[in-house]
Amino acid sequence: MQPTSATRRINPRRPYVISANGLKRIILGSDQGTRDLQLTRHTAVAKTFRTTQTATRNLLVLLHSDNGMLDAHGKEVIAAAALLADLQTAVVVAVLGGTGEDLGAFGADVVITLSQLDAMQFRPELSLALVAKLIAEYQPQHLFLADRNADGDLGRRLAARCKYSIATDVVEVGGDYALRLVPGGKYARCALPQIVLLARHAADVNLPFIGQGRSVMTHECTEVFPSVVTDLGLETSNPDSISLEEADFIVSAGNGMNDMEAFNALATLLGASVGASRVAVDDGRFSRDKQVGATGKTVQSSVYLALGISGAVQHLQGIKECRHVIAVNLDASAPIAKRANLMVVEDAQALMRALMSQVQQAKQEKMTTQTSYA
Ligand SMILES: Cc1cc2nc3c(=O)[nH]c(=O)nc-3n(C[C@H](O)[C@H](O)[C@H](O)COP(=O)(O)OP(=O)(O)OC[C@H]3O[C@@H](n4cnc5c(N)ncnc54)[C@H](O)[C@@H]3O)c2cc1C
Repeated sequence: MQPTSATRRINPRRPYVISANGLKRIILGSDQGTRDLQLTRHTAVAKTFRTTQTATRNLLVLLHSDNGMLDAHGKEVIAAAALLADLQTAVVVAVLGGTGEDLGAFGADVVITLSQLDAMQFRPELSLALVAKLIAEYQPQHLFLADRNADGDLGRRLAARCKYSIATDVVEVGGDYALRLVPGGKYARCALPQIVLLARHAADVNLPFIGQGRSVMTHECTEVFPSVVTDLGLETSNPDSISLEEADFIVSAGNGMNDMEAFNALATLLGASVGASRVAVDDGRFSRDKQVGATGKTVQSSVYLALGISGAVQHLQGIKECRHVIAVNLDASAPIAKRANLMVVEDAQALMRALMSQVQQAKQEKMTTQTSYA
């Protein structure tokens, strides 16, 4: 006979339904709903459109993409606009530089690509001219931008050029107000201005609905503008001189990486910043400021190359906002495999040597091609 226990146990696969706001709801005592084990149905229920009505008003979101991608901050700005929009309002998102991502998932109803512009070039007059065309076409009630770098610059220029009202460092928006962070760590409430520059985390991207995500024709501008500024191009900074939180490419070492010479050479060759797991820091191979994770830095790089890192929960907390995680580990079942976009089951030392040789070869070929064109 099976031993019995007085301890009540919860069936983790008990039926549930997905509520309108996208949350999983368990109905106690009911056998109606979905079970995780029903493999064809255990994935989240498809979200419905925020609205299918014809739009009579528009909110315009302006964002620069980076290598064809939008970061978490940009997606939060779209979500903030979508949360404010009513059933007759469309969320129009113009991406300067363009993106291949599905922005409907973040609440965009219309997606416009401004391919002439990207964050790599500083062309303020062209940006203002193209945005002016969009404003004339869509007559938006409000414009939303991320309060950082090129987006923040564009928002401020627009406010000055068009004499629009503007709020910066906005941490919260409602139907008719914006809450701004002001010096002294205080919040100031103001009427929702024409231009809203949002700080990070102003909205949650996990919306209970989706936008229609329709792509419309790319807008081009053939006008030539008098050059009031000279773009001297991008300056490559030494990866060691920037903080890990700002680094776009990080090569990170864990307990399974033991060839420091090859590791440093690889980071230099790739122009990447250096990160490390806590074990690699604790054993003295890296300084404490290189530690990534819950008790170290939270990073947001486009690429995070993890060499010999198991992917403990504390480490994963520090890399949850990275765009592409590439993990190299001898153990295919290491926890980092669940987070990695690409898992390479290989000895970290062997992979570093092979990667360096490939990169050197590619650089050599590029130089040869450039010389032959010169
Ligand atoms: C309160 C608290 C806070 C913490 N904060 C952090 C934190 O901020 N950051 C952090 O990183 N950790 C943190 N930790 C520690 C964390 O729990 C793990 O112990 C740590 O992240 C493990 O580091 P690791 O993956 O480098 O080492 P290990 O767990 O030893 O894993 C090494 C990995 O390398 C692989 N490997 C071995 N040899 C090779 C090889 N030749 N080639 C390729 N792969 C190989 C192994 O398969 C293994 O997966 C914290 C722990 C606690 C309790």
